[in-house]
Amino acid sequence: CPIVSKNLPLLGHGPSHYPMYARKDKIKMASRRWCHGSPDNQELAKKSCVPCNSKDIYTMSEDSAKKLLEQVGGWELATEGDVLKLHRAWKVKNFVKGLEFLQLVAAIAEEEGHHPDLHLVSWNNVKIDVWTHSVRGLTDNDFILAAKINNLNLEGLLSKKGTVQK
Ligand SMILES: C[C@H](O)[C@H](O)[C@H]1CNC2=NC(N)=NC(=O)C2=N1
Repeated sequence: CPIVSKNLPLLGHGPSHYPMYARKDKIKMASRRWCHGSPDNQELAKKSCVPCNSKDIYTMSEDSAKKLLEQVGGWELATEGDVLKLHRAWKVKNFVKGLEFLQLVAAIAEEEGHHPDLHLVSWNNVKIDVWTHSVRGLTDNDFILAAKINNLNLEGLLSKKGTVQK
């Protein structure tokens, strides 16, 4: 997040875990507008996915997944059959905005060579599941992808009303 230069003293983290820096006599709270995720999310988002057909890619345990989940705000663990997945849902303004959202996600997936399951249901509900198909479970790739999705600027796409349909 382009919050402040690195040489400003970090005064700690605010209520939402956003870094707070001294800036002359004012506390500069990291602007929500620029920093969609926590610092941990940012660390993950800087990484790149590895090829899913690599022989060195293995699924992680549910405990490891629960620990990593803390770094990708808004996502939750889901199990389908015996496959552990990451799941997140958003309510979008309308069907077309939902498609725009999916296009943004598709661009990340193509760049990373790692693809989520994308759903646009009841015209304004986007649901995304992320898992590594080649090993039928969760790997670091999935958390990297989730962190990058968290960093998308969804300004103008999300509905301001209504509850999210999980
Ligand atoms: C060769 C490589 O395994 C495939 O091209 C990629 C494509 N995208 C993928 N995406 C996900 N989520 N899991 C995979 O196993 C996967 N495999």
